[in-house]
Amino acid sequence: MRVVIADHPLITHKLTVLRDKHTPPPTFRLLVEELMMLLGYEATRDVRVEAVQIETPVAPTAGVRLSQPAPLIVPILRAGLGMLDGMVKMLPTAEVGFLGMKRDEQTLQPETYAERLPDDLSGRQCFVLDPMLATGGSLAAAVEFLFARGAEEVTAVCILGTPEGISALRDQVGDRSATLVLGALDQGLDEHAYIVPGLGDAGDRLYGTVG
Ligand SMILES: O=P(O)(O)OC[C@H]1O[C@H](OP(=O)(O)OP(=O)(O)O)[C@H](O)[C@@H]1O
Ligand SMILES: O=c1cc[nH]c(=O)[nH]1
Ligand SMILES: [Mg+2]
Repeated sequence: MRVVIADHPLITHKLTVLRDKHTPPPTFRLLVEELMMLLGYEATRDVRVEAVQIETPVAPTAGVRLSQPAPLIVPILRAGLGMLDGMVKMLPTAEVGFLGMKRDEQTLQPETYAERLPDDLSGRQCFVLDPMLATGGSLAAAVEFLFARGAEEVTAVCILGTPEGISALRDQVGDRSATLVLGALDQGLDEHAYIVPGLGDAGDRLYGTVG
């Protein structure tokens, strides 16, 4: 599995405001979308394109357009939903599938409570969105779901990750084709398996605490 950790002052600047516990939900939501667009540039580096001929007002020229089948974007509910608009702006012709997952805070095991994906993902490039890669359990389960449906390549985009999460995802992926793009690699996990220094519970900061 290829791991790309963004190293850009604008990303670090936006991440600093995102992490700040005083940042209110409206600003937090805006920053998650903006960070997704910046990370999307890196995540789509190998998006499949095909050659096209066009004419500018001055001369004919060669260009590219996104290939078919269109890429599939899969936000992991809830928190991944905050990244969806940013990614759709980068890939307007992509299709969108949904996975709803909740980590059991006692066992730390992910529970899948919703799924709306094509049955057959053969030959598809898939982009999975979740701001937080903590133990890696949720993202590993999501990526396995997509490979089990035939996905050829999976790119996961997370705003923050940990060494533990990378290692769990790498074990799950094995020798299949996957890339992980991170906004930052944090120190690790606290005793509740929260990312340190992290930003707290991303879903709660986006949408409020629902218990
Ligand atoms: O790497 P892991 O240890 O599995 O933890 C990360 C998961 O936890 C968070 O979701 P959460 O379960 O809080 O659901 P939510 O998005 O509804 O808040 C986060 O968005 C990831 O999906
Ligand atoms: O730090 C963490 C860990 C899991 N889920 C979150 O939203 N934040
Ligand atoms: Mg949460």
